[in-house]
Amino acid sequence: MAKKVTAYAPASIGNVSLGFDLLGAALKPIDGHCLGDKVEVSSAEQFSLNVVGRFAHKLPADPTTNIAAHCFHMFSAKLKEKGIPVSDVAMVLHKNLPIGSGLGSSASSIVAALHSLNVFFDSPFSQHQMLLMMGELEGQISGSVHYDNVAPCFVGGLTLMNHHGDHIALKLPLFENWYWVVCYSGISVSTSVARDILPKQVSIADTIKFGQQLAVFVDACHRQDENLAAAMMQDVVAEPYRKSLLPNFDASREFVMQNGGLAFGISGSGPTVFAITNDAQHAEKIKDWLQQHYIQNDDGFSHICRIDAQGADASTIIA
Ligand SMILES: Nc1ncnc2c1ncn2[C@@H]1O[C@H](COP(=O)(O)OP(=O)(O)O)[C@@H](O)[C@H]1O
Ligand SMILES: N[C@@H](CCOP(=O)(O)O)C(=O)O
Repeated sequence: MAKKVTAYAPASIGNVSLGFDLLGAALKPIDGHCLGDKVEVSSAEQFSLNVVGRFAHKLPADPTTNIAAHCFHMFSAKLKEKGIPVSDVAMVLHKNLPIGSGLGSSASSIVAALHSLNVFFDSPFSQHQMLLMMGELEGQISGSVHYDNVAPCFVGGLTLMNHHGDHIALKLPLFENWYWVVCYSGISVSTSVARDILPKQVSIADTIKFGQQLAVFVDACHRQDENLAAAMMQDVVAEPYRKSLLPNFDASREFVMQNGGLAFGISGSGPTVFAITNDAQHAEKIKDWLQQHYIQNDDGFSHICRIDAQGADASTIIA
């Protein structure tokens, strides 16, 4: 009997403005659009990776450089360490997210690949072990380990990273009435380049502001004080340096904040931006405006989303 596992992993917003490398959110478009990569895994005599989908052509043609192939090799090595025999598989990556978009594109491939492999091999690794592998693979791409895309993508929700103990991803209470409008401009910004342009030191004033904002935001989430939570969403670490890479960023913020927006910022390292509003009509108006004024080419798009509380999802077919 042949077994095939398919895993889906949603797009995500890294940083969420106020939590550089520490806060992330998984996204689910309200119109049912599939905003995330998928990976299929089935048995094979020899390992192979086939890449298909809207953004497949933007990846290097050599599949051995694809992070999904690195996932298989890391997964196999860790299984061997456990003394579990590893068989080869055929993988198909549906590359639905644009590369260098700020939507956690590499994280989505990593999570879909590792989740499909784990389910295919009957879940030998715990959620914690999986997250450690995901963080390490993400670090291979961006130059340093950060979990703010892989964690929400895998476990869902609005997640705060914790480097103490076995719970890397702490799920925060959500504002269920918030719409998250995301707009990808169509250009590519490399995460590792966008990290390299940041200063290596942060001033005492910014350190105090960063700590205060994150602490007050978490408290406001628990007390469901949406105005206070939104007021904390200001980026003192990355946005001042990264926004120069994003044409029309300031004009977009101005429009959003004058048209029902509660907050506006860069998604991950950009160029995608996000706006939060609690009103459906304002969400539509913001999406339309960003589509007309922020998008630069035919690759761009905009979606109104809710937070994806579930995260990665897998299904198995045995035929
Ligand atoms: N499956 C994959 N998905 C996305 N990027 C990949 C993948 N495999 C390899 N890469 C490479 O990783 C880098 C991703 O760049 P990055 O700026 O981190 O993208 P993103 O921020 O969208 O995750 C690119 O050089 C890309 O060619
Ligand atoms: N915390 C990271 C997030 C990068 O997200 P991506 O979607 O741009 O890969 C950073 O800001 O560098």
